[in-house]
Amino acid sequence: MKRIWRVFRRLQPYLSAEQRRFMWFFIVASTVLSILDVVAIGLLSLALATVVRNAPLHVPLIGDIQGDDFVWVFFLICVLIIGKAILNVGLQWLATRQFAGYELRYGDALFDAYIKAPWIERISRNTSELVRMADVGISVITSGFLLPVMTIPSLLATFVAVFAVIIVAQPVTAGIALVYFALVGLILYRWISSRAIAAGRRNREYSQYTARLMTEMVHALKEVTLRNKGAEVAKQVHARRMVSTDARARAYFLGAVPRFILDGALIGGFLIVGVATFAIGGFPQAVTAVSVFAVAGFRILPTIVSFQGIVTNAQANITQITPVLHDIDASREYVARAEQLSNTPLPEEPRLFALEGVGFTYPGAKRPALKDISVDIPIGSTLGIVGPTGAGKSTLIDILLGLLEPSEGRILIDGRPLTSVLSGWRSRVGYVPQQVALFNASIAQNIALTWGEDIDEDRVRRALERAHLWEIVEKRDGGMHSVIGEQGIMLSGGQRQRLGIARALYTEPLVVVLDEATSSLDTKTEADVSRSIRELRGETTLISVAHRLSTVRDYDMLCYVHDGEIVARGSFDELVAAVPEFAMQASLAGLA
Ligand SMILES: Nc1ncnc2c1ncn2[C@@H]1O[C@H](COP(=O)(O)OP(=O)(O)OP(=O)(O)O)[C@@H](O)[C@H]1O
Repeated sequence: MKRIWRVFRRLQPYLSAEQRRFMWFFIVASTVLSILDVVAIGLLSLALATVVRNAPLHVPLIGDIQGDDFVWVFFLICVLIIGKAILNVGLQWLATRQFAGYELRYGDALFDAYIKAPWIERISRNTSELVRMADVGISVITSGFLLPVMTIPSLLATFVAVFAVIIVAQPVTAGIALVYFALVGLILYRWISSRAIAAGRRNREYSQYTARLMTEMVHALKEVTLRNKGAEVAKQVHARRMVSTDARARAYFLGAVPRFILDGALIGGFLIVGVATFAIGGFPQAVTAVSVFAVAGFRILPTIVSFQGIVTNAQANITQITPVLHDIDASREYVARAEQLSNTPLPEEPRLFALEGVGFTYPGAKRPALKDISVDIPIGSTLGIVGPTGAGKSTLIDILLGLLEPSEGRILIDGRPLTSVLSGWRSRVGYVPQQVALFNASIAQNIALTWGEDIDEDRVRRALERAHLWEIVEKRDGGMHSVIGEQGIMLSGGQRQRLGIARALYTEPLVVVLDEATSSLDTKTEADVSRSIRELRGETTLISVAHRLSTVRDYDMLCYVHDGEIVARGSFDELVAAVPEFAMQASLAGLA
């Protein structure tokens, strides 16, 4: 309970003032309704016992009620019970509405945290976990913790009120019932709750592993199918699912058991109370005590079951809440940082993009991926980045795109630090990756990178023409509005790549960064695309990472990166002369 209270308090600053007010209103209102309920049940038990004994009804604090007035007592009891039920429905409706708003707000914040997080943070997170976190993570806080925990006071009030009623009506019965139910509750907690909490945690942990594994497997499905590794994949998934399904079954079983144990315990309670009160006061006393105990027991049992269920679930959910809160905190920081960045616009017509002594080390890496990189890139020029695998080319590209922040050195645009104009810079950079990520929408939507209707058709057409794709698109049913399937499955590899180039050109960028973008194209298409890219020279800056050296043959400058450093720079021929490895590659490509 202490942990639940600590987390409950920790969550308070994450609620708006209105939600906090509502929460306390809910706690007080549900507690009052529970007390009303117990008063009604108490009256009912007294009335029933009195009817059985054919005596006047003695109501503590009010006095004796005779024969005909019984009807009014029963009427009052009915009004109380029905009224309480109606008010409870209203209260639950209000609570779920309030917390749906909460879920929406923080679900958006969590997704925002992912979108606006620094790149280094994003690449260190698992995609399936992130999706789960933004989608269901927040509901763990509301429906998995806050909402149920908010009902604990009303359950306790029911408990206390029931005993208060019995103490007034039947002190001996109250004493026996208190000791008896306390013992049953303790046994339940020691034997069942702790095991159920552990099973709940295990289930969550392993279903998360399973989701992650399945996503990774689906991404590598082609290779998995070709190598006939389907059975092995299924085995891995099965092993993890076995743990989670076993834990789920255990948690379900342990959650269902208390009700039956308590049902049995109630009958045991009848016997104990009946025998004890018969010994003290004879048959009439035993009848009254058993009927009071029965009514109280039927009210207390669901309370104990609910209490136990809430405590078990809330405890099991606590482990998931901490990372969600961490992400909510991070989202605030990222959003604040993103807002700061957007203030300063880019210079009107920037002329020089310069890296000065830039170094970068990935978190946790022993060696820097980039060291002391200094290079001047005049806007409108072409720069090729070449070098062996693992040299640091993609890292350098991410630095140039403004996605990674250098660990050392600085990046300047016409003397202004890149960080001060970052959002302006990002909006003017087109990027074409080796594998273009396409989504299941129309060609135009993929190019405009929109999931809605915000498309400038003229620009889409121009971009398609420049990427040498317009003729093909024009012939398709629906033209630029034809849908291309999941990951662009209805297009060839080369067409997908050219669609990526068209996407980069759509924003009429200042700089186009191509990360081995033409490597999957056939020679003729590559020549066409390279020609269209070359046509951009002068109007836009081209920065290309290229294994296919023909792409950068006539670029203004090439940088040869090796082990995180620029070891040589100059024209293609100068690099051939300076770097034997490069000369060999050029010769193999028939370019030296
Ligand atoms: N997310 C990461 N975390 C830690 N280290 C990384 C990460 N990404 C890359 N590295 C390391 O940084 C170095 C440079 O990698 P990078 O991907 O920039 O090389 P590259 O020249 O683009 O290689 P390739 O031509 O094979 O794509 C490598 O040693 C790599 O292992």
